[in-house]
Amino acid sequence: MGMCGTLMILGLCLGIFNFGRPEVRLYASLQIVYALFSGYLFILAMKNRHTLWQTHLYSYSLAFLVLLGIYLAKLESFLLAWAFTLPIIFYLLLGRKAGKLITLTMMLSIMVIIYPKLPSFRPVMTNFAFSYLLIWAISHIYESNRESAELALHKLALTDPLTGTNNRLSLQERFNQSTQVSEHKPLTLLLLDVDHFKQVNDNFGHVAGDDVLKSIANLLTKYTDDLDLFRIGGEEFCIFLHNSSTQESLTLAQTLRANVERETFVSQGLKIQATISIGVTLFKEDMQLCDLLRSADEQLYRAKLSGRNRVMHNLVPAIEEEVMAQTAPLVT
Ligand SMILES: Nc1nc2c(ncn2[C@@H]2O[C@H](COP(=O)(O)OP(=O)(O)OP(=O)(O)O)[C@@H](O)[C@H]2O)c(=O)[nH]1
Repeated sequence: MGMCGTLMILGLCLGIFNFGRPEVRLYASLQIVYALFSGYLFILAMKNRHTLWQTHLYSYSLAFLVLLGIYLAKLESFLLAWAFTLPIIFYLLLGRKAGKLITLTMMLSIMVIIYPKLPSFRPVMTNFAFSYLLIWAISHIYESNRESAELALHKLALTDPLTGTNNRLSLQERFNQSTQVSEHKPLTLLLLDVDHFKQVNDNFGHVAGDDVLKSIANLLTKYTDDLDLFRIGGEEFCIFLHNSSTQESLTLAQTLRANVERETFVSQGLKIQATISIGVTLFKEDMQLCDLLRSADEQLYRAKLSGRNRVMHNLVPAIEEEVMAQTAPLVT
């Protein structure tokens, strides 16, 4: 946005200044048109409504304008100086991949254009090429660092710091993706809650409680795609299952439940047993994430009410008895 604003003002000043010179009036008109285009994009960017193709068109227009200027102007006018701003502008506007391509194309094009105008080829061309390459390299390094920092920040914002799983914030994003992509495939939600977790904290301490949560998250990770496991509350996790049949979903829920029950968690030399209750539900058309969570929470509540350490669901009624039967403690 700032870039469009700056180029709008610059383009307008240059255009108005050049318009007074009859020999470059046509070029000045193009500068003014470009300034207006910058203003238009500036407004769109302010409303966050600009699109990728508009940004590309904007960059190519600038490239064309600079190339035309260098072609038309005498070398002494030093219009060539504008070329050194291009790598920075292209990287900022288009990012690393597209920025790299257009920067290279511009460098070669400019060299071809200025070649016939040079009285002595080597010093000017060498100095141009090296200074352009230096600015290009700096732009590239800057943009790479910026992209990595942005990626790290994005990951940080969507990751639960204790368990390393996805956090609640990322749940909405994943839900949107899942419901858009797999429109006609079943999407199942497992909502898991550690039973009597307050007692774990009270009996073994908060650090031990944290260790149990981390171990449970590790255990769950073995059975699910990293993208589909979320810690959405203190001792509450949820898992998305894509395209799983009712039987597959319930079998997985039982496996998770049984494995947590079977596991002995160790923290600071203390051995801790824990169990989880699970509510399972299926996404239905027009459901929002909060509806899906509410539906799973109803099942989780039933699981808690009926004694904890069990799986409850509202999928196919006939399967419920079978799942209930499996909730008896496993023989280890
Ligand atoms: N160690 C630790 N404890 C947490 C964390 N987040 C929440 N808790 C604790 O988790 C406990 C949740 O307790 P409750 O909501 O009463 O539920 P519960 O004891 O698990 O009982 P049920 O869910 O009814 O089986 C509270 O004591 C919270 O302090 C955390 O990040 N680490």
